[in-house]
Amino acid sequence: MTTLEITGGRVLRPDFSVERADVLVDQDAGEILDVGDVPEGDETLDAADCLVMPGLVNAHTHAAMTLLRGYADDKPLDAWLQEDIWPAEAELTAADVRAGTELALVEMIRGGVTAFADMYFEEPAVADAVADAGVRARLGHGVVTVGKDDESARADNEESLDFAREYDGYADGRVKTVYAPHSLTTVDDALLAEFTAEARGAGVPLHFHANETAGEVEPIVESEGERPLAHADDLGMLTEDDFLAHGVHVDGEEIDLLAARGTAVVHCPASNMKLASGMAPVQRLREAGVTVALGTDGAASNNDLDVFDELRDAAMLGKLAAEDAAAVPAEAAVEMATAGGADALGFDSGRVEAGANADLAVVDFDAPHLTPVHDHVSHLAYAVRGSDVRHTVCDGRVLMEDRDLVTLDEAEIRGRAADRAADLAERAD
Ligand SMILES: N[C@@H](CCSC[C@H]1O[C@@H](n2cnc3c(=O)[nH]cnc32)[C@H](O)[C@@H]1O)C(=O)O
Ligand SMILES: [Zn+2]
Repeated sequence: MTTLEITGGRVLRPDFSVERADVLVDQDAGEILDVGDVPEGDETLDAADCLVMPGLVNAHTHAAMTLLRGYADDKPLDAWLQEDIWPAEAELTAADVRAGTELALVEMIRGGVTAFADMYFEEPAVADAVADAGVRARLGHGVVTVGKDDESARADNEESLDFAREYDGYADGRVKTVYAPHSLTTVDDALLAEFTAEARGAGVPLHFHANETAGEVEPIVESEGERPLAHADDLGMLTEDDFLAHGVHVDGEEIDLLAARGTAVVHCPASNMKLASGMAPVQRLREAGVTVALGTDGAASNNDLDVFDELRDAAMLGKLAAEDAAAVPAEAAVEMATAGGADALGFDSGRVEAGANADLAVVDFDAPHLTPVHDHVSHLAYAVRGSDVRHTVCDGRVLMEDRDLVTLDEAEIRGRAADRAADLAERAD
C-alpha cells in the first residue's frame, strides 16, 4: 500500500466543523484511511494555511462547450440553442469534443473539481479524456429527437443506451454512465418511455434537463394535462438513482414528488441567470428533503466552470428567490457543491472521512481576499475562488500540486482548444 499524507492544514469535516487535522490516503484503494493525528505517509502534500475539503462536484455540464465559450451570449434558451448553439454543434467532431473536454478538465482540476456529470456528443472521447485526466465522471450521450426522422431518432436513443452499457466502470471504475434524454420537450414521448424502460432493465440511471424555462412547462401542461414532473413520473423517469438539471419552474406538488422519489435536482444558478430562465426554489427543495447538487451547465451559458462561483451564486440567488437572507446559508451552498453532488451522481465522495473516496481539494487561505478568517465555511461560500485551490486529489492520485497540473499538459491543451474552436466557428458560419 502506498500512502499520501496531507499535512499541516485544517480539515472540513462532514458536520461542517473545521479542525486542525491531517489526512491519510490509501493511494492504491483511492480511499481516505484516516483523519486527525495520522501515521506518517509515504508521500506528503503540504497544507499549511490551507483547508482540506471534499473535491467539488460539477453535477451538470456539457464539458466540450468550452469551445463555444463567448460564442453566443445575451439570448434566451430557445433562440440561443436554435440560432447559435445547435448549428455550431452540428459541425462538432470527436476530436473537437476531446479538445474541448480537455480544456474543461484543465479548468475544473484547477478549481478543485474532482467529479462531474456530462451530457454531450461523442461521449467515448469524453470518457478517454476523463481516463487520462484522472477525475471521476458520470457520462451520458445526450439525445435530441426533434427534427429527426423515426430511424435517426431511434438510433440516437440507442447510441445513448449503448454508450451507457459499454462505458460503465471505464477508467478503473471512475467513469459511470447514464441514459441522457435531453429534455421532456426535445425527445419524443414514446421513445422516451421505451428507452427509459430499457435503461431500467439494464440498471442505467437517467440524467435530463427539466422545468428549466416557463416556456417549456406550458406545452406539456397543455398536451398532457399535468405538470412536467408528473408526466416524467408517468414515463418512469424519476427514481432515486436519477438526476435532473435545473428544476427552476417546479410547483409544490412537483417538489413533493421529487422528495418522494428520491430524484436529485442539479441547480445551475449562473446558467439560469444568464439565460433569464428564472430562480429555482432551492430553499424549498432542500426543506422538502430533495437532494440538491450544483452544476455550471456548459461554458457557453456561464461562462466558466468554477464551482466556487456556482456555489456563491446558489447562495445569493437562493436568498433572492426565497426573499430571505437566511435562505441557502453558507453551509448549504458548500454542501450542495460537495456531498450533494456526490450523492446525486452516486459516488462515495463529497465527505472527508475514513472509507470515502479520496477526492479532495486543498484550498489556500493565505490570500488578501480571505483575510481575516472568522469562519472558514463562510469564506468557502462567499469569498473563495477556484484559483485559490492549491492541490487537487482524485481517487488518491494527485492531479494538481502547488497549482501545477500533473496529468494534463495545460499549454498544449489550451492551444489545441483555441485552434479547434476557431476552426469550428468558421465551419458553422
Ligand atoms: N445527440 C444530441 C446532443 C444533445 S447533447 C445536450 C445538448 O444540451 C444543450 N444545452 C446546453 N446547455 C443547455 C441548457 O441550459 N438547456 C438545455 N440544453 C442545453 C447542448 O448545447 C447540447 O446540444 C443531438 O443530436 O443534438
Ligand atoms: Zn445543460
